[in-house]
Amino acid sequence: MTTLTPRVHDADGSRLVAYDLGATLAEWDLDGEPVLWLSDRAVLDGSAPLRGGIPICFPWFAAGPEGDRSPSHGLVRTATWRSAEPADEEVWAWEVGSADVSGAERLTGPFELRYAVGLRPGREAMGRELLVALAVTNPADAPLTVEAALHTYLAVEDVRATRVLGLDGVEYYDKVDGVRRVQRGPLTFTGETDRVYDSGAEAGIVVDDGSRQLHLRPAGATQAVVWNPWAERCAEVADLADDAWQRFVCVETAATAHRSLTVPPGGTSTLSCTFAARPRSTT
Ligand SMILES: O=P(O)(O)OC[C@H]1O[C@@H](O)[C@H](O)[C@@H](O)[C@@H]1O
Repeated sequence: MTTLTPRVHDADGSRLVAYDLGATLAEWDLDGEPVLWLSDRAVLDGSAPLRGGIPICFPWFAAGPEGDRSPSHGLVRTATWRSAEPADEEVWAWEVGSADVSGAERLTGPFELRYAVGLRPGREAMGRELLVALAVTNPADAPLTVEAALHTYLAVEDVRATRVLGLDGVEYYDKVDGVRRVQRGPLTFTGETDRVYDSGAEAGIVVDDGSRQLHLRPAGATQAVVWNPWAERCAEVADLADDAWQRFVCVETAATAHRSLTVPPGGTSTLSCTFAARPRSTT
């Protein structure tokens, strides 16, 4: 059995840990406190995607637009990405292409991905801001339509006391009961939550757990997905401890289903998100 080798970056109060498997940023701690959440049962031998951090879903989300694709969340989450030269404020960058992933071209057509993780000075933020960006290039002469998501696990003190702001008035598809609804006011958590909001949320999303506010600024997305499995589903997932659902919420920068990403021939589309932790008093 192999053990994945972590990449570690420690500077200015930020500690980042990443793996080449899926180009997954697994941890971001700020002054010793986790901002991204990583399961203490995460599988670190390459046999499964990492449960936590920011796994990348591509070229489909969940079981895909028709519900018939596997593995869940696409082919690159378990591919080993190549390390690439970081630019500017980037700490790490990786690349992977359809030619590296068996079966990908037949399903979607050719693609080239570049993913980068960076840190930059935060404005009103505590410590640095984190920036992640997935660039999807279409090398072919026909449009490329794909699903993509930055499946972000955020650490919260208790999901039952957590509010997600910034989605008020946005229509969403509730995957738990298959009904479309409109969000009214802040999103709170009282049971299994699995929602695909039809907004790229460019104005920003705030995740407030009562003791800290995380500010997310997505760009290039068409949707935001919010997921928490709650107790019963959590107990069914091997790489989640039974009570793990209390300590994270996934808020994902996404483009799926009828709001998939279409990249023009020869073009590049980028899905990105900036994360900042702020003291509660500043907002
Ligand atoms: O277990 P996985 O493949 O990582 O997926 C976890 C969850 O990911 C979310 O993004 C989906 O909306 C959920 O439906 C899914 O259960």
